[in-house]
Amino acid sequence: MTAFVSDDMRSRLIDAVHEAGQKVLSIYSRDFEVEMKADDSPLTEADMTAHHALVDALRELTPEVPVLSEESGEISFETRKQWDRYWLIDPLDGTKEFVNKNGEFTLNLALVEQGEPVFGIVHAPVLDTTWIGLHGKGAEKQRGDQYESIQVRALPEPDSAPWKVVGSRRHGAETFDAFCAGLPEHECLSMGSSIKLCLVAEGEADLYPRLAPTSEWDTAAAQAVVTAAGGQVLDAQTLEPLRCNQQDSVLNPWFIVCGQRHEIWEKALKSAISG
Ligand SMILES: Nc1ncnc2c1ncn2[C@@H]1O[C@H](COP(=O)(O)O)[C@@H](OP(=O)(O)O)[C@H]1O
Ligand SMILES: [Mg+2]
Repeated sequence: MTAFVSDDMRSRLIDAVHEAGQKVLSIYSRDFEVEMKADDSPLTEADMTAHHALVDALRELTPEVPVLSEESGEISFETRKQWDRYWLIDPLDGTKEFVNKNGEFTLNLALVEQGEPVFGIVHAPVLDTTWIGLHGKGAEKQRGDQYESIQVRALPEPDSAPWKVVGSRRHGAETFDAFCAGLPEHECLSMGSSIKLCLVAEGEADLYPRLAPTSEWDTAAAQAVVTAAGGQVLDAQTLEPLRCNQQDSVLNPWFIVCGQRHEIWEKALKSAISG
């Protein structure tokens, strides 16, 4: 358990993410410019507004803890590897969903300690939903002013009830289909952003295979929610938990999110990634 996040700090952090979410919503509800970044992904004023709101709040709350954001610009691994504890944020995950106005985008704030995401807040402002997880203290979902404790669901016996598999709307369709071909009876659901991991955390999905690229800021906050809810986010090759800040690159390996391990999906995964 991380003693660093007290109850008081936790509620201040949730307030800060909600405030940033309100700013994002006010941009969402009017016309906005869309720029293309060097990697051909979109950037809107909402990404930068949420970035500044979250970074300012964190600097005020914990001036001694470094912050890495998708929008901070590169920070060398020489510097980052000295960080035992840092905030990792994706101010707007699912920017394409934001641009397409389907509501499936999130603000993501994680605390990473020794490479492990130990605390996370994932906020979907249009859905008025927030998922929160703290290592050793469980996970919860907030909708409006209702809080409920969440956990992963038990994986049904094969073919006794469909396994629920969630995938990206836009990335990795071919490997996703190859994975699903090796499963017993199942249902598929498409979703944008880190909400996919949160669906596994709350037991609405059993598996989220991400057999396509992402970066550490896309997953760290939701990984903390999943693990606090009793699930796992595993490297698709090694089946070891994803860790942050272990190397120069901030790209994640391909991974799978699960409530429970099972030899059937592990075999389907091996076959899908070996092509
Ligand atoms: N080639 C690539 N390299 C790294 N990350 C990628 C990528 N293609 C997509 N992503 C990540 O996938 C996220 C969206 O996934 P999905 O479509 O499943 O919601 C994007 O988040 P952003 O919207 O924050 O840029 C982006 O970070
Ligand atoms: Mg992202």
